Amino acid sequence: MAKTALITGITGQDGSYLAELLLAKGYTVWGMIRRASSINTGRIDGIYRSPQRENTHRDARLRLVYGDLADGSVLNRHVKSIRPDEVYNLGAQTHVKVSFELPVYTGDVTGLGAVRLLEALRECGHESRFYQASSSELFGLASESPQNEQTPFHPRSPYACAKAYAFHLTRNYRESYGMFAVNGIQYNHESPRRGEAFVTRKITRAAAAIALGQQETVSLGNLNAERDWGYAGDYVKAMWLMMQAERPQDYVVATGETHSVRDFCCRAFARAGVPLTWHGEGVNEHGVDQAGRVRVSVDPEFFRPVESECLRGDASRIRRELGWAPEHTFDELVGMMVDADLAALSGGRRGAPSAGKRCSNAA
Ligand SMILES: C[C@H]1O[C@H](OP(=O)(O)OP(=O)(O)OC[C@H]2O[C@@H](n3cnc4c(=O)[nH]c(N)nc43)[C@H](O)[C@@H]2O)[C@@H](O)[C@@H](O)C1=O
Repeated sequence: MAKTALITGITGQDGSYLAELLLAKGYTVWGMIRRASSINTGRIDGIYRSPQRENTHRDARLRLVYGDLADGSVLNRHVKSIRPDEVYNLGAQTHVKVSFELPVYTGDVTGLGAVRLLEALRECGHESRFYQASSSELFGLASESPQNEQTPFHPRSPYACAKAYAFHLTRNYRESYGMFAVNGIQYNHESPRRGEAFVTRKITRAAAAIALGQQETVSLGNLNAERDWGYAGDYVKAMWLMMQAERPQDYVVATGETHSVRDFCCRAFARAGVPLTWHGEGVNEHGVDQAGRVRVSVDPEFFRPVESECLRGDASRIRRELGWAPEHTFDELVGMMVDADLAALSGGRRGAPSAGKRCSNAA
């Protein structure tokens, strides 16, 4: 029998890749979307025809319903009527820096939202499996590197604190009520569908726009921060595998490789055909192109009150037990993001320059 899945956050990067994966596997997919004054289904338009856009292709097995993780009554209603076999809770206020400005809202949606959904499932009584999108941000000021499933949490932001609450409640529902409820502790995962407020997409978009003469420079925050960046399309496969496992378990999902924001810039700009040289230090640091024009500058506005400086995951448990491994390298990830932005900004008229130019450092 074909399975039914419910995805919160289906209009986000991960939601769109996961919906495609589940549809390809024969699932019926229900996606919960929030009501907004403008249409926000851009990432799933290829598989869903919104009522306002009659001419696009529609997969009849993908259905959208309005809902909000802040509203428990609507979650109860959807769970009762859909009776999903699998629930993927990807919805959240996901921006770490924004969470310092919206700590209560972030706690409500990102933390309590998960519990509202778990409660809806418990009350419904239907045996659904539950996936919680946990985050490497839980480790924050990590006591060891790389981090694994045993590494203690030290969350460094309201976002991470809310995710910690959701993590523990997911585990608690598993232990208290015997639910199949699992946490995927996912490290940063990116793609051409990543929102432009996240650093990777901000950089690739800017590199493409600068290469095409549409933008002069880009301002960034902490260039020294290091992240374990993978490809989102690989990470939704890990979500699905976790939900098919014999017993419910929490897993770290990561590449095991870190790069600094500065390194990401170097590779992205080189890929776009604008190799950078670095000058200065701290907020005076800047990257210049071959003609000496400043292309990357540092602006204190983009720093966070505290930072998770270096996060690197050890995904050996999921590799060993579920056979998951990332299928795309860091260079492939940067390449696909820059190429997609070059194509989008040039209306698809421009081929991507070859990768591999080295970045020089003149501090
Ligand atoms: C796993 C985790 O992954 C994501 O959280 P994030 O790591 O905060 O992602 P980001 O792309 O906003 O920042 C990455 C790093 O880059 C630094 N950085 C420098 N300059 C800028 C800058 O200009 N903008 C931004 N956004 N970051 C900057 C920034 O300080 C940080 O150190 C979310 O999906 C989250 O939901 C999640 O769970």
